[in-house]
Amino acid sequence: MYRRKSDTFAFHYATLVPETARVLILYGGASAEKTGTLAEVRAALGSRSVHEFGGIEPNPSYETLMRAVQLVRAERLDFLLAVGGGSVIDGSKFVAAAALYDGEPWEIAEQGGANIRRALPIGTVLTLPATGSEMNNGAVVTRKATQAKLPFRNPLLFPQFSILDPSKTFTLPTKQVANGLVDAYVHTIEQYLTYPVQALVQDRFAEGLLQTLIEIAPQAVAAPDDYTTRANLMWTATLALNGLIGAGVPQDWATHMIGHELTALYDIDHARTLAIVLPALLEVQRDSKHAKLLQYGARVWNISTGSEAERITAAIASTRAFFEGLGIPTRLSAYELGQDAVEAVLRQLESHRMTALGEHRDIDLARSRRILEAAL
Ligand SMILES: NC(=O)c1ccc[n+]([C@@H]2O[C@H](COP(=O)([O-])OP(=O)(O)OC[C@H]3O[C@@H](n4cnc5c(N)ncnc54)[C@H](O)[C@@H]3O)[C@@H](O)[C@H]2O)c1
Repeated sequence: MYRRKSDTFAFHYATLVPETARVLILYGGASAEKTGTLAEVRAALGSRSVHEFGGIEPNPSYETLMRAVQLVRAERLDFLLAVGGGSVIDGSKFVAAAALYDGEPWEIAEQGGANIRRALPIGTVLTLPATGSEMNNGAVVTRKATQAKLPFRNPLLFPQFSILDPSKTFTLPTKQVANGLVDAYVHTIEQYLTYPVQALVQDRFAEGLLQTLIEIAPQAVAAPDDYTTRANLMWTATLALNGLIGAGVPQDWATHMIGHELTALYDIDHARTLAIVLPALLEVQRDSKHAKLLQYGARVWNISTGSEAERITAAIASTRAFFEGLGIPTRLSAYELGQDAVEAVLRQLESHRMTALGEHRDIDLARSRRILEAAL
């Protein structure tokens, strides 16, 4: 795993993409070109027929992705190679399904991916450790016209392969590294911090991922070219959302659903919305998450003194302090958002039928209101 970059990667590309493939390379902004990653990918694809589609924005939009769908259809392309972070990989998953979909492709997002019958194969070259999209079958797309950010998933959307080269992360701005740490942390929490079901291994794996993120965070942010730290970050982020820790256990995901509305309405980075919502959600849900909050406090933060209520309060405070210590604010007010934003998010949640969220489906609009108001 910690082997340094070598021509092993070129060898992988050459064998993983079929010789006869008609390939579309999808990427985001200028960084993939500037860092030389695109040049490497082009070289590795050799004499294959290759087209390119750049400009996939953070929080990829339906409007942009439909232009890629047109290109795929017009040129009869049959293999998608995503080069980038979660946005490019998610966007490529949408294109993979939309290109072969009979009907209006936005229905894919509206129906959460249940209506996907066919999809083009995807490979990925990951440049940003955060989302786990490189090893899962989910994606999130935004329709700018209606400010709707919706998730979808389908087994046909698992990448065929993903190249994880930690040195590709050396060029990331500090802010994106901090975002990645928080994103992976909250993915783990969504699948762990619910209620006990005697899933001993999933719990220990999840606690190991959380402890690793806490341990490596300072160095991951301070030392961009520390290969070992970036390798650990990349692997942790992948394992946080590849199905391993979530197998057979209750899952929450309310923080994500509320966070998606904040991104769609106010263009706040995905991970930053999670840092706003999670501490407030844990406070509002502290009774139903009581046992797991105590376990989380004890095992992840070594909190062992005080009453149960005090230990839970300390566990939530430690979580908030971890995010704030990474330079990521945990309150809506840090983005100059107030009660108007609470009302706007609630309206969007209602229109997207997000009215029974959480592991107990007990986060209705009234409870989402309490969470958002606790995050002001
Ligand atoms: N599919 C999933 O399971 C899943 C899970 C969580 C989040 N998401 C979604 O993923 C998206 C966020 O993805 P992300 O956090 O990976 O960020 P991102 O892909 O949006 O990228 C953020 C920024 O970093 C830049 N960048 C990427 N790699 C770089 C590099 N090596 N050097 C310099 N700059 C680089 C990009 O150009 C972009 O401007 C959101 O839409 C979110 O909802 C998906």
